[in-house]
Amino acid sequence: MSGAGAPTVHADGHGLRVAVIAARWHEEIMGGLLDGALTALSHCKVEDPVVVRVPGTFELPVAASRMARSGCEAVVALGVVIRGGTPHFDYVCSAATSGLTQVSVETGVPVGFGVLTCDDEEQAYARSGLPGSQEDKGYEAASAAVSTAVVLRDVLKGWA
Ligand SMILES: Nc1c(NC[C@H](O)[C@H](O)[C@H](O)CO)[nH]c(=O)[nH]c1=O
Ligand SMILES: CC(=O)[C@@H](O)COP(=O)(O)O
Repeated sequence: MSGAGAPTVHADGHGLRVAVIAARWHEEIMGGLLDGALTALSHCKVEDPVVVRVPGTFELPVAASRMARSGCEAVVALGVVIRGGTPHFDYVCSAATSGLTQVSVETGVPVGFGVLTCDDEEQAYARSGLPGSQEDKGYEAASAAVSTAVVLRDVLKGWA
């Protein structure tokens, strides 16, 4: 299941080294995102993806950076950020988004953006891939990361 408009591409990721970085906040919804991402990786024939758990979404970029700089060819970043009563939500989301973008651009390693930035639990659940949800952002993020890595690998083959 993917979101409205999301492409359903199953690139051949056989032999690709992939890491899934997953935060721990909102564990039920995180479980749905992680299941979705691992299902997508299986559909893309990725063997033995590495799963790295970090405390929160704010910690995703540093873990993504280390994995991308240690030989990973694609990274999937998963988190759930739900707005509270202060501007903290904005800072966590902004830091994670800019940090993950920086990792992908600086390393050339695709980073699938599987971070839910929601106003409430209902919005997050609807995008979790859990039973009754409408979208599976974990699946989408993993599929996008692998597809990008594969297309770049194929296009650049023999260029180096
Ligand atoms: N409120 C949420 C957080 N906050 C924690 C931060 O991500 C970070 O771990 C902390 O500031 C220590 O550095 N994290 C989430 O993933 N989701 C939230 O809703
Ligand atoms: C996104 C958050 O960090 C959030 O859970 C914090 O809640 P609050 O803004 O009420 O401290």
